[in-house]
Amino acid sequence: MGIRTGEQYINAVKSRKPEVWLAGKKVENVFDEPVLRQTVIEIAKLYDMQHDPEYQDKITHFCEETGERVNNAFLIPKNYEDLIKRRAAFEAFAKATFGLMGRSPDFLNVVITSMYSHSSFFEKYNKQWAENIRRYYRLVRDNDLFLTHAIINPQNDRSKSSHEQQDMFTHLGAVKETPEGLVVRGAKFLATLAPVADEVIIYTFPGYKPGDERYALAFALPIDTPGLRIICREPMQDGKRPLFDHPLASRFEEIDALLVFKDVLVPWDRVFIYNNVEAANLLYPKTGIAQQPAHQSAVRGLLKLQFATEVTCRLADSIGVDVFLHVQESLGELIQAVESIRALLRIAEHEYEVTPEGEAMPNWVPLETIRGLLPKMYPRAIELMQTIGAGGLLLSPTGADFENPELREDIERYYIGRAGVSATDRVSVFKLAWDLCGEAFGQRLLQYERYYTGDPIRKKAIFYNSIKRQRTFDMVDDALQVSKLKELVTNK
Ligand SMILES: Cc1cc2nc3c(=O)[nH]c(=O)nc-3n(C[C@H](O)[C@H](O)[C@H](O)COP(=O)(O)OP(=O)(O)OC[C@H]3O[C@@H](n4cnc5c(N)ncnc54)[C@H](O)[C@@H]3O)c2cc1C
Ligand SMILES: Nc1c(O)cccc1C(=O)O
Repeated sequence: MGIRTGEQYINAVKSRKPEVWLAGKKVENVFDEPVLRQTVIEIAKLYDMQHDPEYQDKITHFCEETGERVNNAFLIPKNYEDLIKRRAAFEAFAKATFGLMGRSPDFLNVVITSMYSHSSFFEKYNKQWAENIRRYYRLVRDNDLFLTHAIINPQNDRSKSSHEQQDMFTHLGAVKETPEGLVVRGAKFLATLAPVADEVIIYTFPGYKPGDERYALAFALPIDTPGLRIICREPMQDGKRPLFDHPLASRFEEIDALLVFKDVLVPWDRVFIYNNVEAANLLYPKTGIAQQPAHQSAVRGLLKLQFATEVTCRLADSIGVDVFLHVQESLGELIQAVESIRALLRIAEHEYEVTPEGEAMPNWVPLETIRGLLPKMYPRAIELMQTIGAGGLLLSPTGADFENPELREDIERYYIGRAGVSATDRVSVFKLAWDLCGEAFGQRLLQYERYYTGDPIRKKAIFYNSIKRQRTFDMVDDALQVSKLKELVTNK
């Protein structure tokens, strides 16, 4: 089949009945649920872009194996040109969502592609696992599937490993083997967009200890597999808030969920890792999934930071506060933050690395630097937006106020901006800003940037330790050498 249309994706959503719980109620039909409907529509638009002549050649290519058109996220990059083709696909999806949907389909499609291209990793442990991942990649690519993932154990007692938790099956683990497959029980989090995905993939982040064998698992299942329960977090909107009042929250709600597996059967051909702590711990660092999806995250994160910056600049301009020196300094800081990330991304692509198998990956050091900086730069952008918008952020009238003839004159007069900025223009920009920096929707976006890639503190420590292994900090010796020479000269 190759690239799907938005309609095909929506039909797939309509055709199944995953067990989704939202605000204490079971969702009968995902597409008819107001909280989820617009999310499905926004994702459908991304699928439609693949058929749009404006984008098609930029974001898709013909698969060598099948001859069908597939998204560039399924490309195994071999050189700089391939990385740029892939970036074009990430960029198109990120622009369409202002970088606000981190888990758009391209993210996990890159993860699966990278696991496929590193199938030798799985082969080392079990031939069947390698075959399974290869078949699964083809299934996802050829049907253009949309995946959610849950790779973290629920936050119960982080001071203990999985097998030391109070209940043996709080963390998702294998219960028993059957001729048909593996029966799994317990919970995993934090599956963004789970209710609207086609499939779920479960895998592991490093940190498993001896004794954790039953939890050392990777597998994939259709999202409506019996026994899989999806418990959504409290939604950030009710699906009824007008576009004018919540231009972002009404469109880009990326619902997150806890996944509970109630003795779910995973067929053997869907198992990628089982009962192997070493494989579970090495999956992330050794299959390119720490590096290849980070390319998507960097492109998307750059767009999101740029969007927050543009909103803040426009906000400041709309009320004339950008004549003040400290506001200019703040806006300059934001633009420089965007440029720093853009430069790092370009370096990551230009100075790409090639694996022994010939796969190109963006350079890890600048890529990881982006992952280290964005969790600080994005919250800073939001803080500056709050500071510059100040009290006005809280005081926007609603679209209904605008429409009421009794109020209209007052609103046009008292919400007007600087010369040339009408009340509608000013309030519209403030509403964009409020969705980003005031609403619960915006707080989630901020928390996403802090944590989507794991704990930023431990990530940075891993980064330092890795750099320490690679570099010898020779300039220090050079400098000491010079001063030693000087010493020798002066002592003569
Ligand atoms: C909006 C959002 C969407 C997300 N989407 C997804 C998704 O789709 N799929 C997915 O799998 N995950 C997703 N994540 C989860 C993300 O991977 C985790 O949030 C991240 O890995 C951090 O884990 P945690 O939240 O359990 O925090 P914890 O690991 O519990 O950390 C909590 C605090 O304790 C400290 N801490 C905990 N353990 C240790 C330790 N061993 N050593 C030192 N300090 C420690 C941390 O520094 C931190 O301050 C998402 C997260 C967010 C916020
Ligand atoms: N956050 C990630 C994830 O959820 C899966 C794969 C990779 C990452 C990452 O950012 O490194």
